[in-house]
Amino acid sequence: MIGRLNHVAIAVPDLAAATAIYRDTLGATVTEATPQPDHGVTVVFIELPNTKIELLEPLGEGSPIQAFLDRAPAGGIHHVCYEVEDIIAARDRLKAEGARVLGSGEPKIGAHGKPVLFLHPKDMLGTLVELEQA
Ligand SMILES: CC[C@@H](C(=O)O)C(=O)SCCNC(=O)CCNC(=O)[C@H](O)C(C)(C)COP(=O)(O)OP(=O)(O)OC[C@H]1O[C@@H](n2cnc3c(N)ncnc32)[C@H](O)[C@@H]1OP(=O)(O)O
Ligand SMILES: [Co+2]
Repeated sequence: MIGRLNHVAIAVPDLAAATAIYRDTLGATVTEATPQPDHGVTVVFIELPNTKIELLEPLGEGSPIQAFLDRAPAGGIHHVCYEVEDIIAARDRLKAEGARVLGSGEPKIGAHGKPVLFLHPKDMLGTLVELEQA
């Protein structure tokens, strides 16, 4: 069911400093910082030949990544994102398998303008999983 690895997300306390490490130290191509108020984060993508790294900084009150950063103040790998052809079919299959779909259970529009869903890390080997419709 899952297809390409779309991105690996890293939660960071300081997006500008994290972007500088990827751009200046590692020599990667980086995008502009983009606020995503519906998701409570500001995002920068690092464009690699075979996938992307998504840098996430908390935005506003109640950001879903704030508790993660409270536990890991220096930052760390927050989630992996896999592409699926049909996100509703994927959601329904995963729910039938017992996986918990976070939030309302309805897809939201993600950073690439496509529907996304999240699966509880306790059901996915301790890793938060995002699904994005390809
Ligand atoms: C920019 C848009 C989009 C895109 O297009 O790419 C994005 O990526 S948005 C990214 C941010 N949005 C989200 O993460 C939405 C989904 N996340 C959530 O709903 C919450 O973060 C969460 C997964 C429910 C966790 O909530 P939180 O309040 O931080 O923690 P809990 O206390 O409920 O945690 C329970 C349990 O799970 C462990 N945990 C939490 N987060 C992670 C994680 N990222 N990876 C692995 N494990 C995680 C946490 O440690 C707790 O464990 P125990 O202490 O053992 O119970
Ligand atoms: Co993501």
